[in-house]
Amino acid sequence: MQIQLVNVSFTYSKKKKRAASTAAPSVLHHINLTIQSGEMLAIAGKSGSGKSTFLQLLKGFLAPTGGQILLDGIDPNTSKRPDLFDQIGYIFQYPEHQLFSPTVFEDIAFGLQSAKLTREIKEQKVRKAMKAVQLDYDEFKDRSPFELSGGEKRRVAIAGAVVLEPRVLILDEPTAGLDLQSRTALFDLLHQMNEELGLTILWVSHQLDEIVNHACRLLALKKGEFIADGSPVAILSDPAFLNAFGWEEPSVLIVSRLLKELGITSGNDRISPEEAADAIAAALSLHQQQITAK
Ligand SMILES: Nc1ncnc2c1ncn2[C@@H]1O[C@H](COP(=O)(O)OP(=O)(O)OP(=O)(O)O)[C@@H](O)[C@H]1O
Repeated sequence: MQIQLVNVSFTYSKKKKRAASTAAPSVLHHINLTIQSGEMLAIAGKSGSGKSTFLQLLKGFLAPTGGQILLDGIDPNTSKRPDLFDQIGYIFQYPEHQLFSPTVFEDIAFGLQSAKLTREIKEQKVRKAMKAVQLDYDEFKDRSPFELSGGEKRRVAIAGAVVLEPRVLILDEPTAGLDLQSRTALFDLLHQMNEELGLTILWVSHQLDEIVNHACRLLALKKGEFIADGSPVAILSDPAFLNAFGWEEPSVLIVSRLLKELGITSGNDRISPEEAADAIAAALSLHQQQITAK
């Protein structure tokens, strides 16, 4: 699905009447951008910059107060095609807080209720969604979602969105509160769904290393405007950009720069500190052998 924003602005309406001179401030201003099918796109920006508001506009929870959002060229807000928003899955921050059914199966199947499917078809769909998030059907289907680990709960919540077969998945800080192992596992999963199901994946992140490692494109939001849009490596190694946000260079880029300065080419901007340590140790050992040979 192609998502296009044409001159999109958004202002939250105020309940109380306000004087003309104190009109509600605009949260997003004149945004123009296109998201192509299959992108892995991260959105970053300080607290209050408008990230969640932007995501909610894409999902149709909010409608633009100016401009248009087009899904495959159609404006769902004005064309009587709000069903187009159903093709976008939305995963809130800490989605496990919204799990409520007694079993994993019922939780994942919840969104299918209105479709009046047979038990058999429902089961097929739940199986497929659980496979996509790598939860074994027989092992987990009857378990209570409340007794799972944090990473497993999050997988159940993602399966609840995936079961509706969306073409786009939006996640608001998907790795918040997860340990390193669960974060890595979650991104393995997102990459797999991106590749195998062709899902477009958009997520909000405050983790710059995560963005460099996993996003193909970064949108950086400042006070309601996207001030950078492009390669995460290029954007996050630009000192002027980092200064403007008060951000530190991501450690993964520092490591790659250090290797280049030492003349150790890894051929990879996304090398981990552990891989870098191995590369440096190997280079030092080679250097030592050369000295001994002389
Ligand atoms: N329901 C609302 N009514 C009025 N103003 C709102 C509402 N929700 C958000 N805002 C305001 O809109 C601006 C953008 O908020 P938003 O939640 O989109 O930012 P954010 O970048 O997602 O922040 P965070 O990283 O803290 O979640 C903020 O100034 C916020 O106070």
